[in-house]
Amino acid sequence: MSGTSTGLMPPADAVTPVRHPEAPAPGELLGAHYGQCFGCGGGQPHGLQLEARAGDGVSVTAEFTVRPAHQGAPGLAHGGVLATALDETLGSLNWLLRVVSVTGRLETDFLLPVPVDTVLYLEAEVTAVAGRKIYSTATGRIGGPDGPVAVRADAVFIEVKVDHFIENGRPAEIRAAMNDPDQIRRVRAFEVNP
Ligand SMILES: CCCCCCCCCC(=O)SCCNC(=O)CCNC(=O)[C@H](O)C(C)(C)COP(=O)(O)OP(=O)(O)OC[C@H]1O[C@@H](n2cnc3c(N)ncnc32)[C@H](O)[C@@H]1OP(=O)(O)O
Repeated sequence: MSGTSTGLMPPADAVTPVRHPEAPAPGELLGAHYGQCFGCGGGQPHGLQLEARAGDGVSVTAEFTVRPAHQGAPGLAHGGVLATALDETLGSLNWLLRVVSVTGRLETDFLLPVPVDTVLYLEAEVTAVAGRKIYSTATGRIGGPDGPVAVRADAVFIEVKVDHFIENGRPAEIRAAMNDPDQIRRVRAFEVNP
């Protein structure tokens, strides 16, 4: 069953997540964290170009339209693409906590097939925080924001420093990102985190 793996269960000392006081207001479009991100970047023609908005508390909503480039079986979304949509939506929760974190574990349930041209309505929220571990959950609905759940996921994200990307990313892309004033502005949004 989903959500029951040991790695996805918050430990006894986990605390309730706290929305950062300078988090974007509910309803605010969060924008891409990186223009070349396959999940949210505008610079990836076949990417998901997922648009996420801040929700209440430590939550986000997002929409992603399945396009022909995202097929697995004829006329149906590839499961890995749907997992990417969930992962990206969960990653957007970083803006609400104002913490930089990366996916450590992502467990996905595929409940309904998702045809091409479908809009996937996603919601994600942080459920608990324990040290660097951020526990979260997400759903993707079809047919409307209140439609049936087609995919869902539980995840643990691990807080990292910005250096995680600088030390591990390919140098050419790191250099380009560090020369991009928009990218620097987005990263600085996290540096004010106490
Ligand atoms: C600027 C905004 C950027 C937003 C990006 C969002 C994009 C969308 C989300 C993604 O797709 S991110 C890309 C996919 N993920 C990765 O590339 C991560 C690759 N993995 C790593 O780099 C490291 O394994 C990781 C940073 C996650 C952890 O390595 P560390 O050496 O920093 O952690 P460490 O081993 O010290 O563990 C710290 C805690 O996390 C726990 N932990 C680590 N990996 C875990 C895991 N996989 N599952 C569950 N827990 C995990 C670990 O047990 C420990 O718990 P305790 O504090 O209780 O001891």
